[in-house]
Amino acid sequence: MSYVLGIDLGTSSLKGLLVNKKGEVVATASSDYPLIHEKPGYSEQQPQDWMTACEQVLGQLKEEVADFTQELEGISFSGQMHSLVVLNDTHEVLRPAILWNDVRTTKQCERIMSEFGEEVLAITKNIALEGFTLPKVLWIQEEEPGIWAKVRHMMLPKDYLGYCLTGNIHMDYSDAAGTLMLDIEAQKWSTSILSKFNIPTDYLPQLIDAAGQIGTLLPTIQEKFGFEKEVKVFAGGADNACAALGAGILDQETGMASIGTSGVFLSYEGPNNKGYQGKLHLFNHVIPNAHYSMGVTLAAGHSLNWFKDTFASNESFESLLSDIDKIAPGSDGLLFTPYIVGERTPHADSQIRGSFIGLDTTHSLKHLAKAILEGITFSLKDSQQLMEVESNRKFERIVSVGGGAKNKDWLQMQADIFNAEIIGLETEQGPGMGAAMLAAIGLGWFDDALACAEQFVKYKGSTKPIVENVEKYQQYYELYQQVYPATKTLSHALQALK
Ligand SMILES: Nc1ncnc2c1ncn2[C@@H]1O[C@H](COP(=O)(O)OP(=O)(O)O)[C@@H](O)[C@H]1O
Ligand SMILES: O=C(CO)[C@@H](O)[C@H](O)COP(=O)(O)O
Repeated sequence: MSYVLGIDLGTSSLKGLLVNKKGEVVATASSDYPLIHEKPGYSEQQPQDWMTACEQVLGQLKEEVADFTQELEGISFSGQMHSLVVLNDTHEVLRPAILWNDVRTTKQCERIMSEFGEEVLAITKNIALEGFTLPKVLWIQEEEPGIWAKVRHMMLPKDYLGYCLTGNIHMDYSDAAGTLMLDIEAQKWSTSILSKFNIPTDYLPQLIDAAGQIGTLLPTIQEKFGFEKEVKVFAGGADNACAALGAGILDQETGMASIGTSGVFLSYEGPNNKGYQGKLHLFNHVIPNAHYSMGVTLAAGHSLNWFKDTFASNESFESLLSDIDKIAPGSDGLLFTPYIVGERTPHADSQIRGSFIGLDTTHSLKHLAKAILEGITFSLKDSQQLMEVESNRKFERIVSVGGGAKNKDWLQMQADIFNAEIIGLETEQGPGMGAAMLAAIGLGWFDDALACAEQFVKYKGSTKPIVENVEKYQQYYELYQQVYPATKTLSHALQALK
């Protein structure tokens, strides 16, 4: 049977999800790559590492699936958002990519908001935040004029991978929306933002639908792996938009909680949404004429990884988190705020840092681990609450995706903290599934996203809130909300002292 391959270019690894025409996952493969932190607050990756990982994933699938090279028909992508890749006139990478979780651009964000803030909000429906692409472009202009002089092409990670595979450079609307350079209603690069900040429009890629075809595999790659059919490559979309598609978030009643390196609370929005005045992000969806809103916890899984690597490096996630259900909600009076690399929603603050509050001698490693999961989930609740209040609705069902959805106790915690039914997916790889769906739609296997979702999105399991836990967590959440204002001045002063 014919296959499509969804490639999720994540922050920690590149994952391939091979799916057949019935929407069944035939195989998965992944390959890790490092993050480079040259200075505090900096976060970079070598774009070439993504292509190496992609080739490793193709190689693994070829070994594992007997008819992979005969039956693969289409490839598409889900990419980490906002991260800036710059190429020269001969398409060589000029410097490491500056990633979405890099917070070096506070000064550039202040400049954008003071010189052109109202216009940027009106055109892009978002405010300038360190993670977005435009401030990174200004940082290169100001701090690396030698590099800027050579820049001729700017793109996002999955577009660079698409270029390596096809030789063509394009960007879809969902990823373009996260650059802060797109007029999200007109679906065009904003000439007023670009001219204000001296960015030639032709440095930016041609815009295309997420399911639009950008080319076919280059002959070198086609031959290297021995693909028998012509493999078509489709633009793909922003990882969160793809996760939403892969989780079937195609109406306004169901929310999505994604716990990967970052955490996201997301909701579908129709075409006429006027935005949340920058309190939440509003971006174009991978579905034509639709949008989605979301709030972001910068260090979700990243907080858990930090904790595991620092205090329990020999343990697996499973052993570290075993038996946390035996500890009462609230981790016996321990709160954690996941601000270890600053925060985005609801506190756009690159200087805030994390904290454990209430630590005492009765607390074990497991208490700390549970408090971390709770703190990450409270932070996502901040976004859920903002969305519910601002748009006057209540999410009764939330689909949980990403690495965090692998743990059943965390799913129960999400049900209790969000006070909603949590639905799982057969594959927790929502973004990869969304990417595979874009390839399937692009190939014409389905008329539209709804028809594809009916066949491809497979839910598994439902976790309902436990009333006593909901009440207990509401009390802890009210205290959690007081930690940011109480620690802000201290955090900022500590950053200044460092
Ligand atoms: N078994 C597990 N239980 C709980 N959390 C997990 C588990 N495995 C991975 N994670 C968390 O999920 C995150 C990875 O999620 P993933 O969606 O793959 O991220 P990304 O796309 O950002 O690379 C890790 O940071 C880790 O904290
Ligand atoms: O910055 C954002 C969204 O605005 C992040 O969600 C990135 O898109 C990276 O996601 P993960 O690698 O954590 O999935």
